[in-house]
Amino acid sequence: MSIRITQLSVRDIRFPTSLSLDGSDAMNSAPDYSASYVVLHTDAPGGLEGHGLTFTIGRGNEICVAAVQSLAPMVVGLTLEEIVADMGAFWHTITVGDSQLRWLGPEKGVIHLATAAIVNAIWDLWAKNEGKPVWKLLADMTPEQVVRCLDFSYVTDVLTPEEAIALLRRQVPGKAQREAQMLREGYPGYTTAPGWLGYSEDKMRQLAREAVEDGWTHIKQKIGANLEDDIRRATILREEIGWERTLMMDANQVWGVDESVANMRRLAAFEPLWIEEPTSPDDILGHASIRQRIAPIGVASGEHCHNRVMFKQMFQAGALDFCQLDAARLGGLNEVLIVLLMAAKFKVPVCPHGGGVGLCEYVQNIALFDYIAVSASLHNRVLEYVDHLHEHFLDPVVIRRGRYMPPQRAGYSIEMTAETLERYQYPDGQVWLDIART
Ligand SMILES: C[C@H](O)[C@@H](O)[C@@H](O)[C@H](O)C(=O)O
Ligand SMILES: [Mg+2]
Repeated sequence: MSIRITQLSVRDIRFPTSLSLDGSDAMNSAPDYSASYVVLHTDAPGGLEGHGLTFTIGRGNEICVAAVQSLAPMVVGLTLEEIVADMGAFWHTITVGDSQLRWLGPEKGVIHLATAAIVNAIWDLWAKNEGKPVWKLLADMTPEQVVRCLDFSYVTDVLTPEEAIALLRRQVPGKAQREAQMLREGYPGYTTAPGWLGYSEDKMRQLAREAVEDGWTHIKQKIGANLEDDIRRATILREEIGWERTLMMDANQVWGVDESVANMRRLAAFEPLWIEEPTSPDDILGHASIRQRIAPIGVASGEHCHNRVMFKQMFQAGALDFCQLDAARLGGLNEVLIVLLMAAKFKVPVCPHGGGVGLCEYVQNIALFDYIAVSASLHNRVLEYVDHLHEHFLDPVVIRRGRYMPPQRAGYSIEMTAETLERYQYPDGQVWLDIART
């Protein structure tokens, strides 16, 4: 029986995280973790819905909501059956089918963020209809079925559909065993929870101590506002986590290329595994140059890498040691899958970005699929974890001793509770009305 998308609704959801400086970094000093939140309504009996969101950090979320509204006619009226029969073609149509909307990107910025929310809502709908979490829906597909979900435009010079099928076929034999291992042990994570730049040194020390007690082996520090502060804070973190655990650093794009090299030479004493986003996310050759000059410290980037073409060039230029793709910065899961495959081809480990509301919920599905069916490796792979706002989800992430336990509930793990959607709607939800009054 076919399931028709009868309506798309989108809401502006914001959490006042800037009040406690959760999520703060050198570039984003006071973010309000926010979501352009999409629901695809259907005519299926029982009220089957697809949910998806795009992450923003507050002001401007209304622009993203408006972009979703502009794209809505491209999905309303379609059936789930016809979309999933050729997901690659569907994805191509939603990104280039309306050239007037494409002009706003193309495939970048607000229009691409909006595309991601809708595309991910379709994956949620599909997975719910199949009764599986997204990682399992993907893991159960044949290589040919996965590749049918992909749009290879602009990347066939490095990855053809045939090569993608070959990459996936290579890993078919161990899939069942790796899935069982993940269900047993979970996927290794790292925490950014102690690292936010707006936290006092005392709070950071306390949270680092708790992270060690909770079993985390990898911890990320925000740096980049002031080098002497960075050194002092790194000293505290090393005191708390020791040298047997791993420290990563994230500058959130504040430096130039030479400045990145100079600053990381000072911070090298703390033996960071990587420096994340040292400079402009668009500076592919700049990343490559930094990487050459600061080895063995790795270069990580990707949370602002807006499409597969950028990632393709990052890989071609040898600019990345770690690929930090984002579930909703790329145009949804279809484009994420292409990047996973290119990363596998270039042998770059993927450590997806989790620092935002709902991103941990999304990316656990991606990392699990990557391990089970694409890279088949955990070497140098850790999945980011941030500890706030999970209580707003129906199926929040489950962490055990620093590892993500695979979600079991059907869908893309991204559905928020009805109460949250009411209370945090901006500007008229109760939470925002109360803040406006004070
Ligand atoms: C504003 C956000 O919290 C960022 O600081 C965050 O996404 C961060 O870059 C991360 O790597 O988690
Ligand atoms: Mg980051």
